[in-house]
Amino acid sequence: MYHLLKGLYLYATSKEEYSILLLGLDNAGKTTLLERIKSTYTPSQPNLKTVPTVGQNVSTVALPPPNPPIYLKIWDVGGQHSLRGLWQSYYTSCHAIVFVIDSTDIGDADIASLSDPSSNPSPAQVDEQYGRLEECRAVLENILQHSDTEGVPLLVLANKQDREDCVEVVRIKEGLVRKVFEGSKGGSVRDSRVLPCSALTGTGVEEAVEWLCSRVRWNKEARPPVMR
Ligand SMILES: Nc1nc2c(ncn2[C@@H]2O[C@H](COP(=O)(O)OP(=O)(O)OP(=O)(O)O)[C@@H](O)[C@H]2O)c(=O)[nH]1
Ligand SMILES: [Mg+2]
Repeated sequence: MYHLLKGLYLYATSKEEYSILLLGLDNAGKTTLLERIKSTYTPSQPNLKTVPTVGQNVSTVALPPPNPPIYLKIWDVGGQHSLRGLWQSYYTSCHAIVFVIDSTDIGDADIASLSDPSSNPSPAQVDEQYGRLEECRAVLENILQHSDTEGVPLLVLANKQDREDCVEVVRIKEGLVRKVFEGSKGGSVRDSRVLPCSALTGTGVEEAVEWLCSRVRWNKEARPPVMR
């Protein structure tokens, strides 16, 4: 009887926990985003003076009502080139991936123009014209094509929208994300969304978290939550 009651009590009081993986090039704004999410859902001051992440940061936030009573365990991993090989070890246990893009460092966000044979720009011109667009495309494609991310919901965040020199979210969606998805078999079989945000000011962060909550719950038969 004791064990039955204890089991019922644990069942009634436990909450679902989902792991969210923040990925993206170095300097995209992942750690800033993690700080912003923490301060949005827990009474704390965000530490917005970030340094490049070597390794990982992790925080768990409980979403308050009217959100569903769940925990999000958010993993922020370093985006520097030498650290990207570690990302795949997080894929099997994550419930959603957030790919953060620096919207000021991807030129005009049109990957079709990268392969235009009529232009033959010098490396300096490439940097100026396209920023890190090609690198961003290749890294996103790599994530989508990895077998361990199959079916995992993907949120692409066009970050740094507070800056005047940012590219609009619609251009990032049409010129970059849609085209990467079209060229990758992993794109069509998952929930995905492209949203604008500023991790620095907080604009768009709640919308992003709400989308994540709804999608991980939708996908819970394929990737069940941990009960806590
Ligand atoms: N203007 C603006 N700056 C931002 C925003 N988000 C991040 N930054 C700045 O971008 C720089 C890099 O931010 P981080 O959060 O450290 O970037 P990261 O993706 O964690 O980088 P790694 O740890 O190297 O992978 C910092 O100077 C941030 O203040 C934003 O929304 N707007
Ligand atoms: Mg970081």
